[in-house]
Amino acid sequence: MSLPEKAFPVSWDQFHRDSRALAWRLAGINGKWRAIVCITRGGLVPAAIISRELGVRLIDTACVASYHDYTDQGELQVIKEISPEILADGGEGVLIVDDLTDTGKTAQVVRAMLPKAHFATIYAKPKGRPLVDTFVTEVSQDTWIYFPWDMGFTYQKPIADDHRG
Ligand SMILES: O=P(O)(O)OC[C@H]1O[C@H](OP(=O)(O)OP(=O)(O)O)[C@H](O)[C@@H]1O
Ligand code: HPA
Ligand SMILES: [Mg+2]
Repeated sequence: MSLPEKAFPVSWDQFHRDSRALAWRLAGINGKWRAIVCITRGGLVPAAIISRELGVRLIDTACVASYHDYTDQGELQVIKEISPEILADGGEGVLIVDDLTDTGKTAQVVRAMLPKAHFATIYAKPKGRPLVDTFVTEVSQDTWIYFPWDMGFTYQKPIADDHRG
């Protein structure tokens, strides 16, 4: 896969606000989530914010990896399974949290583990959207979302530099 055309950079501040916006929506759906399952590693950050907002203290991880080389998605590997206590009744009352859904492959695999759980992400692209129950912002499929934990400060060329004859 080549680099997507459009860039959507997200600051820590924006990510915190968007995670809180997701927490508001989730609080309206269920006042008492039984547990949160976060999909590592990207789900760790929103799960920390959402668990704080919703007062959920039972938190587990589903450890999967798919993008091995920046934007190239390889075979999806499950590195660590969800604990039996959470899997017990198909995940009734359980909230699954990830930072985004892109092709929906990760969501499909984790949903199959917890068919009754509620799947929430901060961002969603059109292909993954049908697999997510609640999200905050949709971006187009040809957009790459740049998360603050992957970024550093770099020099930016003035816009006019690319528009001179
Ligand atoms: O909808 P999909 O096409 O499956 O892509 C979405 C997944 O890809 C990224 O995780 P990644 O596997 O890169 O691992 P990371 O969270 O450890 O960065 C992201 O955090 C989602 O979990
Ligand atoms: O747009 C994205 N940004 C960061 N990580 C990702 N993993 C899949 N899609 C993306
Ligand atoms: Mg991930």
